[in-house]
Amino acid sequence: MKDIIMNILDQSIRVKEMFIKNNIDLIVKGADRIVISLASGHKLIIFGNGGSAADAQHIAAEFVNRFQIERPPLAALALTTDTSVITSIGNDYHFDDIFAKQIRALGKKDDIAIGISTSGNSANVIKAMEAAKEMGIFTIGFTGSGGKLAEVADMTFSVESDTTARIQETHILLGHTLCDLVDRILFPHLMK
Ligand SMILES: O=C(CO)[C@@H](O)[C@H](O)[C@H](O)[C@H](O)COP(=O)(O)O
Ligand SMILES: [Zn+2]
Repeated sequence: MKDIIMNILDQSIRVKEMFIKNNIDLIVKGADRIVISLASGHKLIIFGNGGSAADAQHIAAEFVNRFQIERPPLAALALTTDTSVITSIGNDYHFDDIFAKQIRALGKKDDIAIGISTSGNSANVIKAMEAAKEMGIFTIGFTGSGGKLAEVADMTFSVESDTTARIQETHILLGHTLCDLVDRILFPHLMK
């Protein structure tokens, strides 16, 4: 058991380290792009399934409430929280439409849509990204090493791993890193 735990830790560290080293410039670009949207009165819309639904909510909460400094709230919304909306779309139309329909209802040109899918193939995430692009919303994909999401998104963060859990752990590191950078760019005077 101890070997298994140490092996999980080693894998998690290795995947994260490789991701950050290979994507450091892209992460800065992603933070700059988010800053442009937020500073011009637009918002982040975040969505995914299962663990990635939790990640979407976690990241949205960091922006809306606060991250590591005291600063004004920032506009972010997870599309995974309203069970009435999700069940009615899933029940009356199709589960593949649960995010796309919310994007059409709530999204505005120049918002940012962040779709999270470790396989890169969840149809509801892909459909929402396509709907967002049609509306002039900038799309960012958090994904693994394969799948369609990378082909659809304007900007893609791909984690090189074939283990869903390791990919998710890296996505949350990415989400926290983006929050940290956005705070530093928007509120340099509030940084300690
Ligand atoms: O958290 C986990 C696995 O670690 C699961 O809940 C996982 O998120 C679900 O199976 C998702 O439906 C997988 O979707 P995706 O990441 O391939 O888009
Ligand atoms: Zn998980």
